[in-house]
Amino acid sequence: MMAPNANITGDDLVITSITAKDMRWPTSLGGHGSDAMHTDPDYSCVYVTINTERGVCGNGLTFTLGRGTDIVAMTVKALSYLVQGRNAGEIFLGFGQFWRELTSESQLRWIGPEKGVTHLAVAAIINALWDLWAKLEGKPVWKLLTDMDPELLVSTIDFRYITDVVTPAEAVELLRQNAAGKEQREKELLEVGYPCYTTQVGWIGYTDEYIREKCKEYIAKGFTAFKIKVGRDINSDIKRCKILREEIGWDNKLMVDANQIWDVNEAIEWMVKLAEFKPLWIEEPTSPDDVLGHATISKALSPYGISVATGEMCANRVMFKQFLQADALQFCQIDSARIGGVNEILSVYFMAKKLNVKVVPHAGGVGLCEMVHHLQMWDYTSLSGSKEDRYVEYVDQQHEQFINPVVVENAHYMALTAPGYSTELKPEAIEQFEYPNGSEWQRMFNEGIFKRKE
Ligand SMILES: C[C@H](O)[C@@H](O)CC(=O)C(=O)O
Ligand SMILES: [Mg+2]
Repeated sequence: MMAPNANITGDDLVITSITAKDMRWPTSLGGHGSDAMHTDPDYSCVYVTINTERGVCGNGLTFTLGRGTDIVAMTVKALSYLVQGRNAGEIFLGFGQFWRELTSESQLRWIGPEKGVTHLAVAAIINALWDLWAKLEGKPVWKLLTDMDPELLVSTIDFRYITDVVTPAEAVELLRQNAAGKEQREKELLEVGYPCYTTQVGWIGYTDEYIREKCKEYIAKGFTAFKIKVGRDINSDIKRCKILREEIGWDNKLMVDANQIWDVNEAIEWMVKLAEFKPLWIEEPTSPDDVLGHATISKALSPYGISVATGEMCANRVMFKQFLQADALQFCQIDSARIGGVNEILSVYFMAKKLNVKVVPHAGGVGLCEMVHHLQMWDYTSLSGSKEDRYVEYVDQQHEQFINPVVVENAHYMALTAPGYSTELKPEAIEQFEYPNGSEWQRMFNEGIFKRKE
């Protein structure tokens, strides 16, 4: 897992400290982000800053829904002894090995391993390290990955448990095979960007009138693919899907998302009733751990032309491996703030490429759009080389909190040029929304706008 002969910026740069902040926004007040399972999310994140002796710092995050953000922040702190005092360049040169150290901490792994709170904490730390690396190289992460020597890129991945599907040598070979046309694809990304779909039209807490309004707004912005939440009540779902089709027509794409609410048979029966609306996919129809259940649903819905998408709560690369092997998903939804951050997500891209499954990242929340479009752009320049039937999700939430937020034009993420992973929050965002003492939170508590449930 060491990259031989690599030249790494930051090889003499010591990491002096690491901090984790509990950041929350009161999105539940407007029903934004709501679905059948998560009815009142307050979009939140654990915001990690990795400070170095020369002032340059890396920022990364993992996405949460409000309560529990403090628990993930505590876990980052518990892991921080593995990062503090380390040499940044040495981490990057042996990144796969470092990732294994972080996920194999001999006592903390007992409360994971490689899943749940501990893995969310790992994702936030790892994402901050990639932001640091990209800033040191003076490149956005998509370009850092695109320019990286295949051996060095593959050396960032821990292949333990997945070599039965893809080996490091095969991953290097996949990158070499797809190198032709890379410059042209990069130019195209800078000119026209990468396509996205929106979920901003269909949160479960939105009224019918608001859904119509949002559809009109996003059609006017050039969107051609739309996702709506389902699973609370079949009659309401039929009504909402009807509204969507009336507003977006039949040439545009419709996707539906149940956020794990159903049993396997219930998912099939429910989706047969929604088949007349021709959804491209049903997302998270059942438990995110039920590989064979998803395979059963995929098989049953295939005659209706409905595919299965999942991954935003997939625990780790091993679970992704099994979903891919079992033909349990047709659209693979990596999430930039889950599994173990960039390094482990890259391994999922390689497995999906090998097994011929399309990656359509989950985004939205806080900072997920900011991060994941970098990864999908790298996939386009360097691995899949294709945009066919591929989109990145887009949700219009909290972009204004970031110093270098995503830019979406004509339903495409534009390729950013600012160095880093687009994860640095504005100082005023921290002053206002750090929980619970930020000025906006104090105002909302004092005015009785927001009631704490802790
Ligand atoms: C709670 C989140 O908003 C979730 O509903 C997001 C999601 O499932 C999606 O965007 O897809
Ligand atoms: Mg979803």
